[in-house]
Amino acid sequence: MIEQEQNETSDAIAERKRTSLIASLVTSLQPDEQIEANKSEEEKKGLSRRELIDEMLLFLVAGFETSSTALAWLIHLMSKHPRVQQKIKAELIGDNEKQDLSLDRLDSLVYLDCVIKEVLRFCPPADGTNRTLTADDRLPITGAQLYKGDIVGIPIVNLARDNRYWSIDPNLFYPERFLGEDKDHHPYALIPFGGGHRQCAGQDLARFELKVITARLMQHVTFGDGGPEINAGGYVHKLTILPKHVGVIIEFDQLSSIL
Ligand code: HEM
Repeated sequence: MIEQEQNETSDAIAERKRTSLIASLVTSLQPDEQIEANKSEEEKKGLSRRELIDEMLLFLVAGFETSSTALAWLIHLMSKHPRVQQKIKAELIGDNEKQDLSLDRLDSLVYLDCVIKEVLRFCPPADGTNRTLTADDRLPITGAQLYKGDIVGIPIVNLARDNRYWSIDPNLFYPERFLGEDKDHHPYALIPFGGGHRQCAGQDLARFELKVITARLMQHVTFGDGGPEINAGGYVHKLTILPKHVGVIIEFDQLSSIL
């Protein structure tokens, strides 16, 4: 893939850079790795071929498991909240008889945005992230001393469920919160994609994927609760935080529209 990008014409490269992450990274390849390798870390410019391959592998690992986990939670939560499913369906039908999903149409689905946000708040696929201090520091309120090299954990899931930052009970799954009382929540209370300049590089793609997939699913199927045992929820901590017991009944709404 790297060679394919390098063989493009300069016009094509300029164009592809705007839409392809890999094409964009390829333009950052070091012209002479040997020269860069002899420089200090601060002086080095661009990416070595090895670093570029590592980045590409990271996109696969960071991009696949997280998005599929979010989708699994979404399906489980929908099966537990038929009212929410009905509201998504009503918004999708609107005055849109052809049921098209153009970009404009997707943009207009405000309630669906709230649902996706609420799924990522209620059950974030990544429960936390961390940062390594580059200098000694103190916590502002407690004055606790921190040292260069310390690793600080940032508990994404705890922030999203902390009563201090939410007007409506954070232990409730309630997408409407983002249209009302919790519209202006603290920006760092909801960071399913992390924050700062090392935040998730694929978050726009992830939100878009989740929105398109959910809209398509909701146009055709309804998820029913498979019962207290097989659809009990709970979670397992693997690469991401996955739902443990998901067992839903899939009912096709309009068989004729998909045949
Ligand atoms: C629902 C889906 C996703 C979730 C919840 C998620 C979550 C996260 C989180 C929490 C981080 C750490 C951010 C930080 O420490 O501030 C991260 C980093 C990252 N994610 Fe995602 N992610 C998702 C989808 C994706 C996708 C689709 C891609 C790429 C195609 C991707 C690529 C990356 C990369 C490359 C990083 C590392 C960024 C860096 O260190 O500079 N992620 N993600």
